[in-house]
Amino acid sequence: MDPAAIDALLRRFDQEVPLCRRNADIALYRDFVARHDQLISAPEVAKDDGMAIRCRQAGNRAFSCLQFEPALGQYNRSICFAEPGSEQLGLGFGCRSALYFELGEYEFALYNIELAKRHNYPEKLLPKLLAREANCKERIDEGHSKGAVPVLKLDINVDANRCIPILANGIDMTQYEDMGRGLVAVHDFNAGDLILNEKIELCFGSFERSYSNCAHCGAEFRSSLIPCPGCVAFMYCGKKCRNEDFRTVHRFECAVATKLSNVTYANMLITARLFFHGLTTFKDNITEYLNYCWSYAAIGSKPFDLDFPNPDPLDAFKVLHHATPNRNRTMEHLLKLSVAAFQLVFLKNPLVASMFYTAAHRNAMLRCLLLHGRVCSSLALNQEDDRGGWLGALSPIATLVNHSCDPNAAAFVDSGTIKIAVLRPIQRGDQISIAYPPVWWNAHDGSEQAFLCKCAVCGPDGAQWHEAHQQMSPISPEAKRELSEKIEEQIPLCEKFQHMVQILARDGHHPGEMFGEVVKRYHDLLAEEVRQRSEQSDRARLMLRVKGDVFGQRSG
Ligand SMILES: C[S@@+](CC[C@H](N)C(=O)[O-])C[C@H]1O[C@@H](n2cnc3c(N)ncnc32)[C@H](O)[C@@H]1O
Repeated sequence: MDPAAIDALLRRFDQEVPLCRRNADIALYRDFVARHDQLISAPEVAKDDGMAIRCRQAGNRAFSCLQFEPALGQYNRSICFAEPGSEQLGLGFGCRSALYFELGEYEFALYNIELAKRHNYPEKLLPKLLAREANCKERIDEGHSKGAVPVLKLDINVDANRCIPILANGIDMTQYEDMGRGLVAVHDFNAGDLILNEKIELCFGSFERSYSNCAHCGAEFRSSLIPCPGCVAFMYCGKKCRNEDFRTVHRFECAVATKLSNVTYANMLITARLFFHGLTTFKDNITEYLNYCWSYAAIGSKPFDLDFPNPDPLDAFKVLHHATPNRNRTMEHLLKLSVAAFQLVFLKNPLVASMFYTAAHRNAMLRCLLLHGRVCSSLALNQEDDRGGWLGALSPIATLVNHSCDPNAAAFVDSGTIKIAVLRPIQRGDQISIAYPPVWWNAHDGSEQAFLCKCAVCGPDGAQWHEAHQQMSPISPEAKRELSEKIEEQIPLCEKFQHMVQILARDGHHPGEMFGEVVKRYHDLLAEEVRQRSEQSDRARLMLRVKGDVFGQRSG
């Protein structure tokens, strides 16, 4: 994979195309990309046992130096590169089980032992694997599990909306003059309220996440990822996600996965994913689909009218398609180049080429891809991680939430869902806001975003916000006493910070520095709680598969 290919294409564009022709019609970009096919068209990297062995050996070296994260990454790569039916697959799973055993993750180790046994693990090494299996069971029996009791998933913890059970009651969609659609509170909410728990409609992680996240639900699920049998860049948390992804989108990507990774910036592939996801919802009827996309571009939609909790995929697609996107000049240039490169690459897939075989279809495909690119760069909720990867997710309600540098809520992508939790008290009439990149009160000129930020900190009323911030009075003695009592209390840390936010807010301490610090810490603790719960239910889920015949049906 060569992510530098798209950079080379951009540089060549700058050299060859005069500045004044930037943002010309997409046809110019298409012709430019076609002339420079050689810059981006690398041969497809196929499954390769030799590569699987090298990755596994690199994983073993990292493991022996106790570098578990890099070791896991290499083992996952090894599993993804192993040729179907080869013993390299079993060996990769076996190594992953050894790593989890070392980490005291006995359920994850057991699950990988099971995968190894089912995927040609070599006979001669089997006694070692079986000994590890016995050890895992013994450790679990001795009470060394990190927690595999099924946990209640974090869910709406206030009254739910009767028609939209994934959303709290008392939240409406409204139109804001300078931000477009947004969510507004119809009654008060408090810190700790979980107000949205929505299934992700579509997601894509950047290729840095290929070996750590499920390509379908986005869950960070490194313990049990299974490979796509056809390519070396997509892995899944189980057969269910793998099959669903292939049916809806991946059948278009699989044959050109390497080329796609060469032309994908950050999480931009979500653009093409939305296009092909839409095509699937239109049952592959190209003419109907292209006509629809074209006729209904940028028409306001009504996400609240969907039939929740499981809206019809076609209706959900239409809602996502009907957004009014941003038109940021710099982004538009990058988008046009990416979209033209995507089209060129996708048409190298015989399936796509045979479906879009007329010049008119191809032209309409290009323009629809651009349309979807604009929608995605406006709507997708992006989560960046400290390993340099990105995860972008789309769903009808969560993508309505606007950004603020002084957010009152936070969104968490969690195993195929987007959850929104309230960070500080929200009063009736307040807009519900999250921080897209985690910023806290650091007003900026909007340059980091595709739009000019008009939030309470940066927007036209910013002066008022800053004045209030400057003139914050000291914390009252009563609030001080309450805070110190709270600090002493023996309750979970996350709950403690939730109470502290409430005390400070009641004391009128927003937007004081201390308030900001406490909210930020509360946000981080909540994120950690979401992660831990997710891990615990993964353990429970995998144990169920190991124990029951469910294994044969649902896992790889
Ligand atoms: C995830 S969508 C939110 C829903 C969007 N308002 C709509 O009508 O579809 C993100 C887009 O909303 C707008 N937006 C969100 N927060 C904003 C802010 N603080 N200032 C200006 N525009 C904002 C931008 O156009 C941004 O690309």
